[in-house]
Amino acid sequence: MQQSFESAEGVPRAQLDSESVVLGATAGAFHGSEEHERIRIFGDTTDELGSEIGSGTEFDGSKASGVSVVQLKSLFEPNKSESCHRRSHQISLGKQMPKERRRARDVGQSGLAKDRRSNRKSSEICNGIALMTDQVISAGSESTLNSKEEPGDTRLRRVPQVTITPEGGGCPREMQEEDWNDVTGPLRRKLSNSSLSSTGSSTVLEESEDDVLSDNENKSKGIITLEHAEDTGTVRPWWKLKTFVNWPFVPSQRRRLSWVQLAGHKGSFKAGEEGTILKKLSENEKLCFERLRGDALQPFVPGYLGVVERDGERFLQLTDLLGSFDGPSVMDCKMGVRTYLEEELVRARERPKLRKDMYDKMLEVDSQAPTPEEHQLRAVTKPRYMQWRETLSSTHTLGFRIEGVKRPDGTCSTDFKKTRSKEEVIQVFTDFVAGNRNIIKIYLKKLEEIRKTLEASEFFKKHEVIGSSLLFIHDQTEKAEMWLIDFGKTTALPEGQTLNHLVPWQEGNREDGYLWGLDNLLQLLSSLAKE
Ligand SMILES: Nc1ncnc2c1ncn2[C@@H]1O[C@H](COP(=O)(O)OP(=O)(O)OP(=O)(O)O)[C@@H](O)[C@H]1O
Ligand SMILES: O=P(O)(O)O[C@@H]1[C@H](O)[C@H](O)[C@@H](OP(=O)(O)O)[C@H](OP(=O)(O)O)[C@H]1O
Repeated sequence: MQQSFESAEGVPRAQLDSESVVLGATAGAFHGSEEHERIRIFGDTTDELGSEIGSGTEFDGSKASGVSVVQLKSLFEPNKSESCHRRSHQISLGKQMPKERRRARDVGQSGLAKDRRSNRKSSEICNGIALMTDQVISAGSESTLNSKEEPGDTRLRRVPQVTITPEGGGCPREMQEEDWNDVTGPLRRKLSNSSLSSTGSSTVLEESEDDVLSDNENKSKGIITLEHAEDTGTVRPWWKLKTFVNWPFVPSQRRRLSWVQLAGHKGSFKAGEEGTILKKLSENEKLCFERLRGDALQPFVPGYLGVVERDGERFLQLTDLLGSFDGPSVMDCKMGVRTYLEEELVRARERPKLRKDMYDKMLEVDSQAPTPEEHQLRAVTKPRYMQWRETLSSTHTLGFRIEGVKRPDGTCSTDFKKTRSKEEVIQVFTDFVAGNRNIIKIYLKKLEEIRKTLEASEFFKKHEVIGSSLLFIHDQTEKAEMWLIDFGKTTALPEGQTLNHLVPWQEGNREDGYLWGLDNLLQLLSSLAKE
């Protein structure tokens, strides 16, 4: 059946048939998914399609097919506009401002978080979010997100059984001698691909409002090569997997061309001046590095040399921790019992966003993991995904998880999503050091030093440390180092508040379980050292 609407602002009418997903637009133009590639969910208009539906985000309508479209359609059908008006939470799909800008905004807003925070626990939120479509449909309900949850309703809580999968992935290759053959003029060559894990290549169709990187960025895991900051000036998209280097050919510098990024987002790094790397600027991380100056922890974090601008973008210049190693083995362990900020939960509660890419990543690991509702929507929210990841891995049980490992032969593994038990983690460590107990002992000593330093650190006391990693690096000469990296989500507490990093997290206390995880790691390493 064809219907047409005219917006409150009187902008052009659009024909809609019964299959159209009518979401409206701030500008007032209504789009059907059949005819329009972009579907916009609008926010502050008050026309017949429902006020306060979303926040001006949009998503690719041509790709939002199947049940999720039908579901959404039912939410926004004109005759259901009542429910739209009365619903208490917003739904949107799509990209808003780039991640860093949002993070900067978040930092600015963090003081407000407390005011906006409700008493609900995060588990309730994430479970509830899975039901948001139902909840939105339930007209007139100012329901809490988990209003439909029955006690013991496993459909919402289901976390897949943990099984060990063989290590997958692996870096495609490390820089080889032959890589130099086609160098012309100033060294310029196509370098190796990064090793994307299966999840790493997820398509970002629907991105969260709060944590989406720009464009098609996704995870970069494995050996990558960095575009040198003094490149010819040709601007290449950040998200391009293959990067180029322009570096004078000096054999001793070779290792710098092949650099390993075991976690994080693709395109975050560039080669810097000798011995440094450039990491895409995050105001929050910059603040952390500034605050870390002179702190007890400073010797354990990468040197921070300020902000530099390249090709119109700003970067943090950091020491390359791999720089002094030859063919290093590297491991990234993400610390803490939680990998999302309380602030993110608050936002997810206020404005749940659907992430198709995260649903896809979930499916890759376990097709049974999404709830029936999530299967219907073909999307999950970010907190739901993050919590699922935490429970599946050792984040919840041990307070840290292994994100990736690079071995001396150049191969990498980032397939540790289901590495959960102590035994499994021990096995990964044993493989990582190739059974070398001397290296374990050095790591153990370093970790003990770090433990002491953390206790003395003012910075540590005053920050919620989320998503930060310990980077383990050693080589065959038995040189081993350990560093704290990634402060992109490390957030200052309100004046006067401190954390002890050991007590269990409850929403509102902002505890991160960092020290608890570190103690588990210590225990694990000391048992390995004794073996
Ligand atoms: N200073 C450094 N020296 C050497 N390697 C580094 C350094 N900083 C980061 N890395 C490498 O890059 C990877 C990703 O780093 P980091 O966690 O800072 O990136 P990110 O994009 O902020 O990650 P996320 O998206 O998880 O927040 C690390 O696992 C490590 O392999
Ligand atoms: O490791 P996975 O399974 O690929 O999942 C990612 C991981 O949890 C990152 O820590 C997170 O970035 P942040 O920590 O920066 O939030 C990212 O969110 P994103 O896709 O919204 O960037 C997730 O996709």
